[in-house]
Amino acid sequence: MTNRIRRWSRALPRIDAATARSNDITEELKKDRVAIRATRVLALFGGPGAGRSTFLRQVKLHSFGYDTQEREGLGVSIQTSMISALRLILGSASISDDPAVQLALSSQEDQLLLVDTIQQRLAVPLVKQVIEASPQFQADPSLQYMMGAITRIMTPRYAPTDIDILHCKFPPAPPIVEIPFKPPLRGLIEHPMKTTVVSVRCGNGLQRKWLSLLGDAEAIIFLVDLSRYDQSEYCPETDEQLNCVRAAMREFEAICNVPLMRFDSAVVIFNKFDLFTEKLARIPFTECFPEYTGPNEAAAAAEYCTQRFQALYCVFGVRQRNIRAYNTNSLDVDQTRVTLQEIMEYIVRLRLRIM
Ligand SMILES: Nc1nc2c(ncn2[C@@H]2O[C@H](COP(=O)(O)OP(=O)(O)OP(=O)(O)O)[C@@H](O)[C@H]2O)c(=O)[nH]1
Ligand SMILES: [Mg+2]
Repeated sequence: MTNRIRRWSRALPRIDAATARSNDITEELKKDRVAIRATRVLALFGGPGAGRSTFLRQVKLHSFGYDTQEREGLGVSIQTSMISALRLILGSASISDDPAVQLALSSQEDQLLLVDTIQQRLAVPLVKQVIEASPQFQADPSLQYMMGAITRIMTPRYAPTDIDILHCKFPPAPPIVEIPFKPPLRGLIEHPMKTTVVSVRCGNGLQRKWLSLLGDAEAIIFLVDLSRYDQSEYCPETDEQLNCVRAAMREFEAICNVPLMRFDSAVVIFNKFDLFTEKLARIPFTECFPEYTGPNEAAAAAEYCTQRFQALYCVFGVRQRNIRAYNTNSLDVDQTRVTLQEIMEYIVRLRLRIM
């Protein structure tokens, strides 16, 4: 008996330490769980070029904004892409045999020399003419924008404006990006919580392997480039060329039907609405959607697309009702601010069940 007590009393400090460690771990787990629950995820999807990056920049502009250091970092990045664009244009267009230009082009280090030479010898309007005349370059509106602002952009310690950030080219982003978001809410009071937007590039079914990580996302925001209603893309799953908007519908349906994905709500954004409106005047909507019987007007055609998407929002074959659609031009700061507010109010009202 005495021996047993002695053994126990020797073991006690060890047991105490183990219990304390175990309690610590439990506390850490609790904290982690709270942290996980305290982060709301909005999953943003969009096919290549639909405008995810531009939309994400708007999300950042309208929540935490860009500080001076970030702007300077982006400035360097914009300058670098401008230099590569200039090299590409001058190299392939062979618009000048001027030895000074050739020298500046061949110099890898001296970027300012290149810009100076362009400004002095070639003059920016000439570069602009080349862009406008060459189909290879005119398809890139960000290049046109950067050329228009070349003098301002190529100054030392250049800090881009909000409009620059939206219009300029950056190095390609990885297929999945996460950014913190402070939702703009007017008058709606709710428990403050960290929100992040996770942006995933769709296409070729590849993104679906990310979906298991987004199983508890609160809402899906699905970006569609509506201005591509007259174009088609290759669809590897069925080995066919498919109209881009129809391909987006198919992708949306597939994502909503992935097991484990349980969004409370879905938001479809018809992006590049400005380009869509412009194009409709040249190419009637019925040319690509013969089943459409409404007028050839942007709002009516978008409403028709909304109905098509609404019909596709099903889970286990059951139609879901919490879906809204918005028409946007992601390059327009004021319009996107309002759209973001409306989207977040919609999502939060659903969450608080005050619809
Ligand atoms: N006119 C117009 N242009 C837009 C709009 N949204 C995006 N763009 C332009 O479309 C191009 C592609 O936009 P991004 O935001 O880079 O598209 P993305 O989806 O991130 O593309 P990837 O990352 O390459 O898949 C850029 O030149 C944008 O400036 C819009 O609403 N209207
Ligand atoms: Mg992008």
